[in-house]
Amino acid sequence: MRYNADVEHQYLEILKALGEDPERDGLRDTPKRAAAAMQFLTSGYTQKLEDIVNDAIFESEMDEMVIVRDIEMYSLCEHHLLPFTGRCHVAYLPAGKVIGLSKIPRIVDMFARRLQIQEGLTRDIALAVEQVTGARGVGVVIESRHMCMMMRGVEKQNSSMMTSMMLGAFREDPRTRGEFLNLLNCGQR
Ligand SMILES: Nc1nc2c(ncn2[C@@H]2O[C@H](COP(=O)(O)OP(=O)(O)OP(=O)(O)O)[C@@H](O)[C@H]2O)c(=O)[nH]1
Ligand SMILES: [Zn+2]
Repeated sequence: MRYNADVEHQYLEILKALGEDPERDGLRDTPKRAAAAMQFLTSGYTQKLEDIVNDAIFESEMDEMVIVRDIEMYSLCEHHLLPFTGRCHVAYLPAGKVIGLSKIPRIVDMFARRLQIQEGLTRDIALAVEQVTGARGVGVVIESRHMCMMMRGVEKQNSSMMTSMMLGAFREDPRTRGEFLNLLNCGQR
């Protein structure tokens, strides 16, 4: 279990400040566990795009739209440090190169495991896919539910947030964007 001792110490202080007894049985290892969990949930800060992609970029004549849909996503909002979770859909129009299929969810995870707002996450994923594939266009849509809006605050259980980022042909050509959004709707369960 990898964790940062400073973070462990701060969690101990938080438990005390909340009026808990950090020495009681159930809590004794909690600062350590929480620090390790937080380290994992923010591990995207220490990852590099080139390591994630690992040269899995292949030359290809294929120039039709590629979509990877329903990538499950778990992140933390930077305002409350509470989870937001949902699905991410990524599409691109290859320009001589395609990317290894698994690398797209890996890119999503790398950015999701940082603190941010959903809009920034959507943008970061789109820019990264554009950068590594040199695609003619990239489209990213994220649908997710924010615990900070459900468990606390305004306490709305049924609303979800949708964000999109369209680059290149997805931004300039309404037919390309329409094809992407139509294909997403077709596949809705
Ligand atoms: N745009 C955007 N807002 C977010 C995201 N995650 C959380 N928020 C919002 O960030 C805002 C922070 O507002 P504040 O008024 O500073 O904080 P707050 O008093 O805790 O707000 P409430 O959640 O309304 O109780 C809230 O409206 C949250 O719903 C996100 O990914 N994108
Ligand atoms: Zn929040």
